[in-house]
Parts: sequence; C-alpha cells; structure tokens
Amino acid sequence: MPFRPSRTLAYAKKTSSTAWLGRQARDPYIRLRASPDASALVAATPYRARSAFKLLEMDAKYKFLGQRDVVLDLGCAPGGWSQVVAEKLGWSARPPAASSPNAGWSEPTPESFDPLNISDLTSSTNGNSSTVGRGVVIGVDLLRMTPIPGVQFLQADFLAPDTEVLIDAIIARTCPRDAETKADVILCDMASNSTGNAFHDIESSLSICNSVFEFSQRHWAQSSKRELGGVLLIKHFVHPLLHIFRKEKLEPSFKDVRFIKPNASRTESKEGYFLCRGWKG
Ligand SMILES: C[S@@+](CC[C@H](N)C(=O)[O-])C[C@H]1O[C@@H](n2cnc3c(N)ncnc32)[C@H](O)[C@@H]1O
Repeated sequence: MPFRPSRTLAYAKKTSSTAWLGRQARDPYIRLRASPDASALVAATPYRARSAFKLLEMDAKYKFLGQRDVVLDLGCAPGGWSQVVAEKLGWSARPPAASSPNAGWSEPTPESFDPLNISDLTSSTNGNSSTVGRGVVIGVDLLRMTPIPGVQFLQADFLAPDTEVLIDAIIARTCPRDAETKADVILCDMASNSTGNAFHDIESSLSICNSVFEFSQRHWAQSSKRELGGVLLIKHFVHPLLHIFRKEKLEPSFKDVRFIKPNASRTESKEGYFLCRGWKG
C-alpha cells in the first residue's frame, strides 16, 4: 500500500515549507541576488552562497583580510567565502558580468580538478592571465566544490587526523615565495547538519571550535613573530559553553577577541562569529 502522510504530518510539512518560502521572500540577501534592480555587479556575478555577504560585512568593518597572503577557509563549500577572499587577493573569482568582454568565462567543473594537483591553481582561471592574484586560499570541505581561481581545494574531513598533514603540505607548496609557510588568516564557517536537538548542536559547535583552535595553536606554534599577527574567524552557536570557550581559550591567546553577529546572518539563527586578532601564542 502506498505511503500516505497523516493529516498532521501533511499539515506540518505544508506549514514548514510555507514558513521557509516566506523567510526566503523576506530575506534581503536572497532578494538582492534575484532582483533585476540590484547593482549590475552583484546581480550579474552573484556569489555562490549568501554567506559571502556575512564575510564581506565583517571585513568591511574590521579589515582583517587586507595585506594577507595565505588564507585557510575551513568548511568552504559551496565557495562564497573563498570567492570573497580570492578577490581580495586579486583573483577574479566570480564569473564576469554578461556584458563584459570576458563573458566567455566559465567555472571549471569539479571533474576536471585534482585537489592535490598544486599546479592547477592558475589553470582554473581558464587561461585568463589577468585574473592571477598575489596570494592563495586553501579551502577544505567534506563536500566537493567547483574550482575557483586562486583557491586550492582539499576535499577532506577537517576533523580526521591526516587532514592537518595535507593542509600543511598544500600550504608549503602553494605559498607565495616570500611568505612564511603558514596561514595568515584561518576562517572557519564549518557547521555540521543541525539535528534539531539543541544539546547535540551545541556540543558539535563546541567540538568544532575546540578542534579549530587546537589546530591554530599547532599551526602557529613554530611561526616567527608576524607584524599583523594571526587572525582566526570562527563560527559558533551562541551558548554559555561557547562563552566559556572564548574566555578560557581565545582571550588568553589573542590580543583582541570580539563577538560579531553580522546583519546578513538571520536574526532567528543562533550563529555568531568570534573574530580573534593578534595571535599571542
Ligand atoms: C555553512 S557551510 C559553509 C559555507 C561557506 N562559507 C560558503 O561561503 O560557501 C558549512 C560547510 O562546512 C562543511 N563541514 C562541516 N563539517 C566539516 C568537516 N568536519 N570537515 C570539513 N568540512 C565540514 C559542510 O560540508 C559545509 O559545506
């Protein structure tokens, strides 16, 4: 006998999708991407994810991406943040507007991309030499990501023990010649799928934050004093346990730690970001 949802289930599904549609319709960032009245650049060359607007907003205020050469983007797929950072490093990381002379640009397919083929970094610009930037983004995600010029992508579980070795190897081989073989900025927008169980989601956020912090500690442990200091931007779910993490781990290790809730982040979402600047060790 075919499955028929109960009335209650059908009603719940209908109301939740109606709520989702309503939220999408009200979302100014979704509207911006879809609107024909939006600025020509944004409308014609959209970022891959609305989260790009969160990073743009945070960097516009705190300017932590400028003058950096090596940026690690943890949980990078589908690539909105990586596009933003690659552009800051001088790469053309979004397809050009339809009216531009480079409109033939097409995003390379994941199938044509070997994540550890370091020399592929510039070939993913489709031969357009004007797009070559000055630094490099290393993106890591469990999911595949369509290549972005200037972004070296590693498909891996960040929490797996071998991943750190792979990240270090990629940084060592792709770093600009005069840069230290360390990331200047570590970004983490990683989040596991929400289970709907608040306790489990908080535990998972705390575990990601701890892993990323410990990775940063090891990564910067041997690093010589850098003028600008290491920067760590880390997403988390707002909860007293994460506040303790800030007090006990982040604040003793960085000169400046602040909480940011970007306007581009939905108010009903529990997410927030810790921006940590000036790694003290
Ligand atoms: C909110 S999305 C990131 C969006 C991204 N910043 C952008 O602008 O496109 C979170 C990502 O974290 C990734 N993720 C979650 N756990 C991970 C893990 N253990 N290792 C690597 N990536 C992970 C997910 O696959 C997902 O793509």
